[in-house]
This record gives sequence, C-alpha cells and structure tokens, in this order.
Amino acid sequence: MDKIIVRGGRQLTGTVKVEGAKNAVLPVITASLIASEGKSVINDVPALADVYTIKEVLSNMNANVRFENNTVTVDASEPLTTEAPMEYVRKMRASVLVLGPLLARYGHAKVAMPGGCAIGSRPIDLHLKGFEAMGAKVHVGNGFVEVHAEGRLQGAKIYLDVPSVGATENIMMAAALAEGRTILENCAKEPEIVDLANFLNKMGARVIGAGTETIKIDGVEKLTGAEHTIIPDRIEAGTFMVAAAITGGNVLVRGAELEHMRSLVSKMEEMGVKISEEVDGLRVIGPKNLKATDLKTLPHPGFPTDMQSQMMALMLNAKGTSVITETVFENRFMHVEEFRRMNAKIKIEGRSVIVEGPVTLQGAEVAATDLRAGAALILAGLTAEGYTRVTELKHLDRGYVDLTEKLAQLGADIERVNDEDIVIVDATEKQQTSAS
Ligand SMILES: CC(=O)N[C@H]1[C@@H](OP(=O)(O)OP(=O)(O)OC[C@H]2O[C@@H](n3ccc(=O)[nH]c3=O)[C@H](O)[C@@H]2O)O[C@H](CO)[C@@H](O)[C@@H]1O
Ligand SMILES: C=C(OP(=O)(O)O)C(=O)O
Repeated sequence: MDKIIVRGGRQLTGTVKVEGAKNAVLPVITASLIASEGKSVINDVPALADVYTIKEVLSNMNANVRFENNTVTVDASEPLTTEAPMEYVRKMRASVLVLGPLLARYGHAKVAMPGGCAIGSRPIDLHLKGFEAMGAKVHVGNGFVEVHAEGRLQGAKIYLDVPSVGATENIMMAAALAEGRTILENCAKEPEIVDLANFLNKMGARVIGAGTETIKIDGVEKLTGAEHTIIPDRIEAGTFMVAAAITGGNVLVRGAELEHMRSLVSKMEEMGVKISEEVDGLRVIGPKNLKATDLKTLPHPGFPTDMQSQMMALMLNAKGTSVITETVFENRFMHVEEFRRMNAKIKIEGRSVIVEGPVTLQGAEVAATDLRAGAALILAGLTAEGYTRVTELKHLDRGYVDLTEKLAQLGADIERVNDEDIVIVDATEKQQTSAS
C-alpha cells in the first residue's frame, strides 16, 4: 500500500501548473458518446484514475477511446451497447453521466445504481425526474437503474429542487437530441457546466444560458464529434493556493482562473493571504499570521464544498475561532477525526464545525477518507511537527495528478512510498517512539 509522508516546516516557493479539471473532463468524455458521426478530440485531459475509469466504461460500450499525451480521442460512431459495467460505476459515481447521452441517442440506458459514499448519500433522483419529464420511463431495481424512451425524448420544462451539478449535466446531454425545447430551471452554474455546454455546442447542439440558473436546449437530430480543450481545475488550483498560504510561501499557480474562484480568493484574502492576478495565473503569498474566518459551502458561485477540508487545514493555522458550515453534503466532515489525531482542536455541531487556532499540529498516521480529505491532511502535514503519513491514497489518485511531485518541486519535504519501503524515522520521532 502506498503512503505519502510529509514533514512540515518548509515554505513553498516557485511555480506550479494546474491540470485540466476532473469535474469538466468526465462529463465531456461521456458527452462524446452522443456523436453518431466523427471523432471527438479532447485536450488538456489530466492523467487521473477517474479518467482511466471513464475510458474503460466507454471502451466496454464499444466506443473507440485512446488516451495519449493528455489528449483523449473518442470515436463513438459504431453501434454502442447501452449498459455500463457495474464494476466501474462502483469505482466512480460520475459513471452515471452515461445515462443522458445513451438515452438521447438510443432511447435506452442501464447502469448500476451508484452507492452512497464517504461524503453523503448522493442520490440521483433529480437526474431521473428530468428524464421522466422528457418522456422516459425509469425502472430502479436489483441494484440497477434503467431508462427507456419510445422514440425521441420530448423537450420539457424542468425545475431542479436543488442545483445539482450531475443532474444539470445529464439532463442537458439528454435534451441535446430531444424533440423541441427543454428549459432547465434552478440548474447548477459551475464553470464545468459551461465547459460541457461549450463542447455540446461545438458538436452541433443548441444550448444557451449555461452558467446562469436557466438553461435552454433546443434539440437537434444528431451530434458530430468535435475538438475541445478542458478548463483548468479550480479545485487543484485552490489546493496549491492553500499550500502556499499555509506555509507562508510565495507561489504562482499557473492556469488558475480568477473568474472561477472568486469565493475562495475572497475568503483567503479575509484570512490575510495576498493574491494577485498575473498574465498566466494567480500569485499567492502567505502572511506571517493568518486570521480566523467563517465560511459556508454553497453551489457555485458560493464557496465550493470541494475546497472545504483544505480550508479547514488553513484555519487550524489561523489565529482565533473559525466556523465552517457544510450545506452541500450531509457527511463531509470525516477529515475532522483525522485532524484531531494531529492535535487539532475542532468541535462538530450539526452541519458546522468550530475550529480553534492556531494549534501546533503534530505529525501522525492519518487516513484520506475521501479525495479532498486526503489533500487537506497533506496540507496540514506541511505545517505539522515531525512526519505525517497519509494512507488510503486511492481517493487522492482519483483527483490529483502527481500531487507529491508537484509539492516537492515547490520545496515541500514530501515523498510517496510503498509501505514496505518505510524505514526513515527522524530524531523527534525516535524520541516520541521511545517515550511511548
Ligand atoms: C464529478 C463531479 O462533477 N463531482 C462534483 C459534483 O458532484 P455531483 O454532481 O454528484 O453533486 P451534486 O451537485 O449533484 O450534489 C449536490 C447536492 O444535491 C443532492 N442531490 C444531487 C442529485 C440528485 O439527484 N439528488 C440530490 O438530492 C446531493 O445529495 C448533494 O447534497 O458536484 C459536487 C457539488 O459541487 C462536487 O462536490 C463534486 O466534486
Ligand atoms: C467529491 C468529489 O468528486 P466526485 O463527485 O467525483 O466524488 C470531489 O472532486 O471532491
């Protein structure tokens, strides 16, 4: 089993480049299934475990998919099967995004029902309600969800109870080939939604309003493969911004888009971090003393839940009491217990946590309970005394490319090792070990 070992105390400096966004590339790759003609060429694709998983999903459905040098090409012009293999849906919830494309093109799709996960129950009822409103029949049973439509889907007016990112994407893709106009209200406004709409439009779809709370889609008869470059990953960028801030460092995060990250930038500035826009990214300079603040996660343009745990690591180093309220996922505080192993003073009260800082964090063995929890524990390790060992890296590999190497290049004392190779113990740790 791999572990990441980090020793705190180094200031990070230099430049780091952001990859293409995981949450944009997954829907864009699934959207390429709609094209009954031509090849799609998708650039700036990060080499993430999730991308390899979605590639396998598509290949198993008879699409011809290649992934080389950060470019994915998809040729879906041969007839496809309309069932996604269960093993992949288990690995990655975003596999449910094949439902909309397959339903649009073939009037049928079947996938394993995605389970709950560490951060909450994550139902897909809103995706299914949207399909039903367009005339599809939905059957859920024996661990599968199956959707059917007789003839073309029909454009419809659909109001989402909550602005779900996945439901907005799935419905937008299904509506691309529906007969007539679909109006999707209270939809998600994330930059990744805009990226998907741009790709669909390049394929010949007619989607307007992406990025606002109402999206209108006029269905067309067919879509053709297109070329597209994925937007930068705002969550990876944010993770490096926190790494710079937490170590009092000075880092240029190349590719970070201010427009996609206003809520994060403004919170970090409230904490005393200096952030300035440069031609090719954002420069982040950490202050000597960080100030406490409060934040509430919300759908975009509110504060992103995917940056909540990393900000908690920053707050542990800030002077005063900070409060985080998580409103998007009901169980996204699994990292709190792990931070406590590192001497953090955090209380959970319902959907809020109260963080007292600054504390002297102590290195410990901690588990990455989910993707962003893993990143947050590494960030905390950058300021902790002694060694922090982060385990359960499978989550982290879903969302970060070469995180260890990139942080090491910025000056962090960090390495990824296989369990059996671990022999190093520093002086502090030897003392702790012999004292215990
Ligand atoms: C691959 C991808 O893009 N993942 C992102 C996407 O996940 P994902 O698309 O799964 O997240 P959603 O926006 O759908 O979920 C937001 C909230 O809506 C609820 N909900 C969602 C669908 C539904 O049918 N019914 C329902 O009740 C969820 O339980 C959750 O409480 O957006 C999340 C919220 O920004 C991010 O944390 C994830 O990183
Ligand atoms: C929760 C996340 O992703 P996913 O929806 O792929 O689980 C995330 O990126 O933080």
